[in-house]
Amino acid sequence: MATTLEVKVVASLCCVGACGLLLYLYRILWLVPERVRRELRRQGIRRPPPSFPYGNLADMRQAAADAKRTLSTERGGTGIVHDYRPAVFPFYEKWRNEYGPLFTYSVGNMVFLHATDPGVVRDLCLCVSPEDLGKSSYMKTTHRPLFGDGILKSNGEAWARQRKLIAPEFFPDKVKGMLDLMVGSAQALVRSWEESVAAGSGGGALDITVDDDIRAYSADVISRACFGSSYGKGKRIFAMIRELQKAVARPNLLAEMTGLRFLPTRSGWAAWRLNRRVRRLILDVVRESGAAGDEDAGNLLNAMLRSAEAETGGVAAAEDFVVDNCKNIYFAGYETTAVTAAWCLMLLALHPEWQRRVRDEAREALAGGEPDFPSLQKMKQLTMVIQETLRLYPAGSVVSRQALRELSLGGVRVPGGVNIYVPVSTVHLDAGLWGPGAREFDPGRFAARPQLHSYLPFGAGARTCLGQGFAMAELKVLLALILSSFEVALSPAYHHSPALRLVVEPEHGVQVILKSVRPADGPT
Ligand code: HEM
Repeated sequence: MATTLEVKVVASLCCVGACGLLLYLYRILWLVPERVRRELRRQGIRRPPPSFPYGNLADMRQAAADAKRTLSTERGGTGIVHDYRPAVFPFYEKWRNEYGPLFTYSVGNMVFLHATDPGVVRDLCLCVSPEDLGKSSYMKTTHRPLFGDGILKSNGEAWARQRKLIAPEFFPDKVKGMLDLMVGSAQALVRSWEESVAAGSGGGALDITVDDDIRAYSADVISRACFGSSYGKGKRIFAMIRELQKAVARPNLLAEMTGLRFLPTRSGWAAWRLNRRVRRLILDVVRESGAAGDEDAGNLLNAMLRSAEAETGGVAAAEDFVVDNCKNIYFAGYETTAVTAAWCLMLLALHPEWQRRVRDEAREALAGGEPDFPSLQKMKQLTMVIQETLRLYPAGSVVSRQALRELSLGGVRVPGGVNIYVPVSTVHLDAGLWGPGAREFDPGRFAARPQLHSYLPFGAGARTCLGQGFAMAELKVLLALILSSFEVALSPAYHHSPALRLVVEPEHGVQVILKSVRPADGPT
């Protein structure tokens, strides 16, 4: 009798628990996002109708599949169309045409405000309060092993403290101190290409896919900057971070929607194990180089460790800070710079007149020597070419934010929790901001400074890229040395197909024909 009663009580409790859980899930998966969507709709902001529980995910997948089927490579006057949005972001294109420059859509229970409206973008650029705006939390749970609590994804006070500690390491005088390591890495790349040209059977010309070599350059530079003379070990660490990146590439939607980050999955388990190894290796290298004395104490990670220890007073917290930010800086600086250099070579191959100008300018500035700070400053045309490359092929395809509390942007009342996505390529190709030639390559437009909110390759406002001075120096060193040594033409094998991976990159690589043009006494 007592046993039956106990069973009934337990069964009733289970029923109540199950109902409670269902109600809770219904609330967070539907009621809360629906309230936010209604609030935005009341202000006239339209949206594609979401379905339960995945929002507009199915529409996005369908649009991407349709685009893949219908859009084989478009070829225009020059054979290459720079506007890649129909291929890469077909769903944004469809919705923007239907609903205008401001609309909302949903992925699961996460509501996104897609904004190219100039007023909203301007206010987003001007908002510097870390309590109002932070980084979007979309994918934060999935990507946790990769970014931890580092600068890229943290918000509020935690972000402000990290920014204060890391920013001085990228001040111009620090970047000046890193020029030699950039020059050394770029010279090694140029030398290897020269040897290949000389050894090849192409009569002084070499048909080459540049991407892997440029990635190796970018990895080399960032590894030397982070790890000093232990950069060889650093490269192994970075190879493992790349593995980690692959392990967390697929969104764990259930975890994103419920916030439960300890849901067991096979990829989550693999990422957790890799992450432990990466942490151990980073700390080993940092400790070794710290113990090795002056020569190594000059590297970025040691400098960050020292300032974190001074700030927090705790070794464990400082170690977490260095490990997370080592992964963050690698992620932020490696692929972005490499892909920009590859697109830049593609564009210069396509525009020989600009290539000639940049080569002449580089040769004059270098005067037979190696790149240094004053000579890089003289290369104004090269700066404009890189700026134009970043306008047409911005490595960061969206500036993403989250309203951390209700706030007003461009007259729109944005409820707390909404993710705000500004598609950078749409802003960069807006004829209203850039004129009728917005879709053409014309570096000359950067002779004048663009308006703040019309040019966002390094993001916006308080969260703007910390490494932009470093990246510009790295790109200028590489391109000045390549162009001083080679004439670059597009190979007939090049197939223009920008594709979204981590950044928008050339799907099949950039194939060019290199011809040696270095005068006998030029720099190596
Ligand atoms: C062409 C190369 C690069 C591009 C296009 C680029 C672009 C960006 C973008 C779009 C952001 C986000 C800004 C925002 O949300 O407003 C960002 C953030 C960041 N970048 Fe870069 N980046 C490049 C190279 C680098 C390099 C070489 C480093 C370091 C070595 C670096 C370090 C960072 C850091 C630390 C942040 C986070 C800033 C924060 O949240 O406070 N970046 N970058």
